[in-house]
Amino acid sequence: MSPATSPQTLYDKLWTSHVVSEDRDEHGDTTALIYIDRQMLHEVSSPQGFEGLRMRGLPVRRAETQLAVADHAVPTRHRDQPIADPLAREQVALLERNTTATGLRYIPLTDGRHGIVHVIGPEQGFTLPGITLVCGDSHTSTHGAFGALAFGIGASEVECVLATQTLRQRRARNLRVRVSGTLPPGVTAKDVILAVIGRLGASGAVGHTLEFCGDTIEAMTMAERMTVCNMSIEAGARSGLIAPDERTYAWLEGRPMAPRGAQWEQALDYWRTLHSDAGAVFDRSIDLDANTLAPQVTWGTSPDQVLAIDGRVPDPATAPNDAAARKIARALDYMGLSAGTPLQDVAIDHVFIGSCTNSRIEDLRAAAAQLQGRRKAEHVKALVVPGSAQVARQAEAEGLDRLFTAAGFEWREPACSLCVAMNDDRLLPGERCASTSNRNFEGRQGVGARTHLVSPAMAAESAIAGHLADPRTER
Ligand SMILES: CC(C)[C@H](C(=O)O)[C@@H](O)C(=O)O
Ligand code: SF4
Repeated sequence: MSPATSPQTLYDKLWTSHVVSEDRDEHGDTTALIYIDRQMLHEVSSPQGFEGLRMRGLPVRRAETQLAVADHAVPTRHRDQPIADPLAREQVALLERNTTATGLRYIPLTDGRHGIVHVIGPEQGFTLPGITLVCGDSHTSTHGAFGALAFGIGASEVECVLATQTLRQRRARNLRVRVSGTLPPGVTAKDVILAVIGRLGASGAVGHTLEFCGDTIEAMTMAERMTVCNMSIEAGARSGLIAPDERTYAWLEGRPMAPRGAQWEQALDYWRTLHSDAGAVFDRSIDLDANTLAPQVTWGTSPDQVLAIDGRVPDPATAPNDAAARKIARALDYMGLSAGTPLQDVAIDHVFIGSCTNSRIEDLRAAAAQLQGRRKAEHVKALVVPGSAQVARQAEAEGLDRLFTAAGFEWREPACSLCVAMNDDRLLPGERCASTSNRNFEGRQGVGARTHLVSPAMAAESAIAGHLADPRTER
């Protein structure tokens, strides 16, 4: 069979169409120079790339393929004033200087298109099916929800893309994640991906690209698909993919940076070929039943330490081996939890609704719907941080900001915020947070802070209850 006629996976198609030159190493692995269509840049991982260019005296090869925005260090309050923290102020100023000096597009903090890099890329139609898209940021996998081959790269690779529009990459293996059935009420895309990570393990998908498929995925909105692909990296995969479909095209049509007119039609013809062929061979495959899925919550310090909300804190004594027992014991120690405690009895101090995982308008609507006019528990501090200015203005037009503030939540301006302790929003040692973000590592939300990853619905329900709570609970 010629390569053109053998069935291919979506990943194979995206890879093959971007190979500039390819080599096979002594282990039989394929390494290639691949063409990078687009790059996004933020203030934390781009300075080294720009500095490298300067040192070598190299120009940016195709400035029009780059898009920069500051999000990690940016405060979520007082945005009409200069940034108070000198380090953050300089990080943002440096990105401004670097993009001005090289003629790159930069979205300022005061711009109506500002937001978290992985929220605004799709929103602006910068993210498109069939392209390769990189960013010096691990959650670049988010953009795979549109059928783009999107992955995070290292700081030194940022320079390589700026200068050459190419990267050396090892070809990944194909792992299919098929999700079938109807998600029960109160169970969301976040629960699907947390359950998948629980199944695969935090490094279970290393060296693979995940392709999510099945009727549950097909029925998902683009926001839900982004939530799923966003966390592929937490199973060790650098990319997650979902084949584009009519919903994808409808979502993208008319976005500022998406193609128009004849070019749109041409693009559609190509995009419709972007799916795994019948008979395409996957190296591995797992199946998940959506019908029986319960809302998920992490109990430990790795996203794969996850259980259904009606479960109990695991006991190291029941671990399959010593190494696993030590891992559980260490996580429980950091998290301040005792084995056997029902997860729903775990009291929380904070709730965070935001991050590139769950800060789109659909996420805010889901959290608001769960509140149903109720108020957060007195001792809980709750924060809602929209993923972009567009999401914020849309939510305000729908009255969601007032609904949240009436429930005792703080309504902030878009940025990474409490997802990562790189800005003003952070927790104190020992404080516990139900968070819609994607990482529960030690210190992620502040030194000694404890993070439980949850869906927006569970975050809202937990804010009301004052402890981790099941969003399906009858009220
Ligand atoms: C700061 C940045 C490079 C980092 C990443 O790579 O993802 C951050 O966004 C994160 O979520 O941990
Ligand atoms: S919101 Fe969180 S996960 Fe997303 S890019 Fe920012 S820090 Fe990383």
